[in-house]
Amino acid sequence: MATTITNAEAMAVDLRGESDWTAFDAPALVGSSLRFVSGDPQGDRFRVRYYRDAAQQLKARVWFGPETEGPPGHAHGGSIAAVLDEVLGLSGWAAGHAVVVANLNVSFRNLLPLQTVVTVESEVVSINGRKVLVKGRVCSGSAIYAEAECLCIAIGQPKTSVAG
Ligand SMILES: CCCCC/C=C\C/C=C\C/C=C\C/C=C\CCCC(=O)SCCNC(=O)CCNC(=O)[C@H](O)C(C)(C)COP(=O)(O)OP(=O)(O)OC[C@H]1O[C@@H](n2cnc3c(N)ncnc32)[C@H](O)[C@@H]1OP(=O)(O)O
Repeated sequence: MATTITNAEAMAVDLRGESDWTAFDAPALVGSSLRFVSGDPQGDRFRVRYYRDAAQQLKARVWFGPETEGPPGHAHGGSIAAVLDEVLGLSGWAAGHAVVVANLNVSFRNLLPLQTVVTVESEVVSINGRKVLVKGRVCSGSAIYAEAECLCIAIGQPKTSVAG
């Protein structure tokens, strides 16, 4: 009897990072609550792997699966915003600040084709009291799909471990 294989299962998804990136264990730092975006590594929505780059900034490789569809064949803007919300908020945590995202400003630059692996870059650009400003973008090679500015607000003491 033939076995049914879904498109996403059949799809080889390469989430490997660059040679000078190191794997980043998000649940070890913030717990296992981040299921909405990164909780289903074999699913048909997002597949996410986190890294730190050589400058210790948080990076993610993200596959936008068929279940993220918005415009035909392309990712829903809300799915891109959800990824940026998680990655940029987590970037604040990875920098040692226990934050929530207060404001997220996203510019969608180009339609993102489904079943594409992209890089989400993040950079903590300023810290002013409880305000942690993080910038980021969703890109692949020279293609930029979205850019974002994220105001995070510290809600408590940073966790002692900023696990790598
Ligand atoms: C007790 C509940 C704890 C809940 C969380 C607990 C644990 C978290 C654990 C793990 C988290 C794990 C991972 C996190 C990483 C990624 C997760 C994804 C990111 C998210 O998915 S996270 C969910 C979405 N996120 C929210 O659900 C936020 C809802 N919201 C609030 O919880 C409040 O709104 C808060 C705390 C943001 C501020 O409230 P607040 O009362 O503490 O502080 P206040 O309002 O005084 O603001 C202080 C200064 O920030 C300025 N400011 C505030 N908001 C601004 C805005 N929007 N634009 C411009 N400036 C703003 C003010 O203008 C003032 O500035 P100034 O000091 O200069 O006057």
